[in-house]
Amino acid sequence: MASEKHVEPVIGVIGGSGLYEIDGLKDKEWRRCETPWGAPSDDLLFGSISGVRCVFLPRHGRGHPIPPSRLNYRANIDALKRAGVTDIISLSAVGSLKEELEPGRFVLVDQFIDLTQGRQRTFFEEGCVAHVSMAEPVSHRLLTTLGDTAEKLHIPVTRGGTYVVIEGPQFSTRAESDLYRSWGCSVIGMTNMPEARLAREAEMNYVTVGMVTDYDCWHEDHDSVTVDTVVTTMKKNATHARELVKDAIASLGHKRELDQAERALDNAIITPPDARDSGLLARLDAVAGRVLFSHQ
Ligand SMILES: CSC[C@H]1O[C@H](OP(=O)(O)O)[C@H](O)[C@@H]1O
Ligand SMILES: Nc1ncnc2[nH]cnc12
Repeated sequence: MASEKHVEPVIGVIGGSGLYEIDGLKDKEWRRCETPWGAPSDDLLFGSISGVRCVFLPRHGRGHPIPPSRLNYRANIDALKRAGVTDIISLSAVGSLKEELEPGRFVLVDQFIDLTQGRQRTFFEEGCVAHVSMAEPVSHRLLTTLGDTAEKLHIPVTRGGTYVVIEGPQFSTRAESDLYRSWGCSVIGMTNMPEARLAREAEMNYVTVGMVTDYDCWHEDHDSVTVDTVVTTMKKNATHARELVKDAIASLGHKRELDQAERALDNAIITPPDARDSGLLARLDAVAGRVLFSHQ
């Protein structure tokens, strides 16, 4: 939990396609979590690794019943916040938009281009308006730890890269794929927005491990992407992902000072207290309780 100055980290892991559980959790227990925004994708898996508390959520639910456009991103992030999570590691299957990012490589994403449409992308609706900064959407502290851990484990890793988030569920056309390449994007996926936005609004650190499964459809030497390709490579990536997460969590447990993202709401809420909607404020209890209901 965050106190005035220090944080006892709790690591949240969001498992993407092919990752419906993680390894090495002690005292593990699946627990249902209700939120004011509806139900998260699944129960949360609580436990600890090397004494560090952690919470796992399968993004699409166990069995993968929920498509990217229908995920309740707000409920997922709120549930993790309510569970005490301070730092989120987002594990995601991604397509590669660069020759040198081959399937099997892990890309530690540091920027996003959000092309999603019609998803609920904020907790701060009518009645309490907030504008947080998204200039640096990921935690460089988490990125560095994951990069160092991946190198130690001999997992091919690239630090930094832009993830273009498409609405899906269909994969891209070749013209779209070429366009994203011309923008300099590194990888493509369907889920990390609005997830990263909402994590920022909820004052949680966030980082994405983009696990390359395919070359999308631009690469003339590779067949166009199919679910089969993605799932086959994802299964191979999953072993690496489990090792990475287990070791990274062990390194992330020390008590530390608050990061900038954990103060994202300090100067973000523009609606003055007397104009705020009490119903919305009640729903913001977990996400914005630090600034709305206390003086930390
Ligand atoms: C099964 S391929 C497409 C699917 O995989 C990725 O999901 P996630 O980020 O949860 O691993 C991609 O964004 C699509 O949703
Ligand atoms: N090529 C691709 N496009 C979108 N999402 C993906 N997830 C994995 N590969 C993908």
